[in-house]
Amino acid sequence: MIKEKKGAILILSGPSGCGKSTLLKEVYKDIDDYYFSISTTTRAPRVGEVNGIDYFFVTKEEFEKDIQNDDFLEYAKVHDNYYGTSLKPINKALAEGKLVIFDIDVQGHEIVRNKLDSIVTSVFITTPSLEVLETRLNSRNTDSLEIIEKRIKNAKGEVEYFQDYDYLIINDDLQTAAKQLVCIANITRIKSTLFEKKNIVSSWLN
Ligand SMILES: Nc1nc2c(ncn2[C@@H]2O[C@H](COP(=O)(O)OP(=O)(O)O)[C@@H](O)[C@H]2O)c(=O)[nH]1
Ligand SMILES: Nc1ncnc2c1ncn2[C@@H]1O[C@H](COP(=O)(O)OP(=O)(O)O)[C@@H](O)[C@H]1O
Repeated sequence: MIKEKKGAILILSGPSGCGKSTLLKEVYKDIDDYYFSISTTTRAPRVGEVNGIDYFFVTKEEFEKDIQNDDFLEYAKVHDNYYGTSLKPINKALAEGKLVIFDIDVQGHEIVRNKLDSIVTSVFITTPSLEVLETRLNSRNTDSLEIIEKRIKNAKGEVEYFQDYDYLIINDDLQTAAKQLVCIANITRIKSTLFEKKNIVSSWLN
């Protein structure tokens, strides 16, 4: 039998409040054999967030020690806090042939793209307008006005990078956006075995 599962990476980026977490929750049931990369961050947990599920919440000193130890595949400062992806669990999931899903910012995308280009597929997610983004951040009710303002201020700078991504989803109607994300995840999977399949078919010609 041809092996249909090979480790691959799917990166989601987009301004805070565009709906990345909501979309992911919506599509997990439709994605086979995935591993969601849990990031490490120095930002404070929100009400309801659980250490080790939403993020690994650490102090700035702990994060900087991990940087010194070369523990991160990538890390960046986003909205004044550190966020990073630990390398070990990613390597394990890739070796197990999983689809590894990242929710990381545009800086992290650039780093992972440069390091692992051949197995990366990326999708930029945004809202139809900045006004919609602002409404979503306010209605999420998880952050102070000051924190929301910072996220809105940074949104345009993040959207500037949308051309660097393989796909673009405008998360207007949630179900439409979710269907598109499932399609992209499936294509990422199929693409990951293309090299091996080409070798099999090429051997016909030997
Ligand atoms: N570079 C990088 N960015 C991350 C990582 N984890 C989360 N982010 C990004 O950090 C930003 C802020 O995330 P968060 O504090 O959860 O706020 P939210 O986007 O408003 O829900 C988002 O753009 C995430 O995509 C990571 O490990 N590395
Ligand atoms: N398509 C959508 N239509 C309306 N509201 C949405 C949609 N997608 C997400 N939201 C809402 O927008 C807010 C921000 O979504 P969230 O998933 O936390 O964004 P992100 O993870 O990108 O920061 C949440 O309150 C969420 O319920």
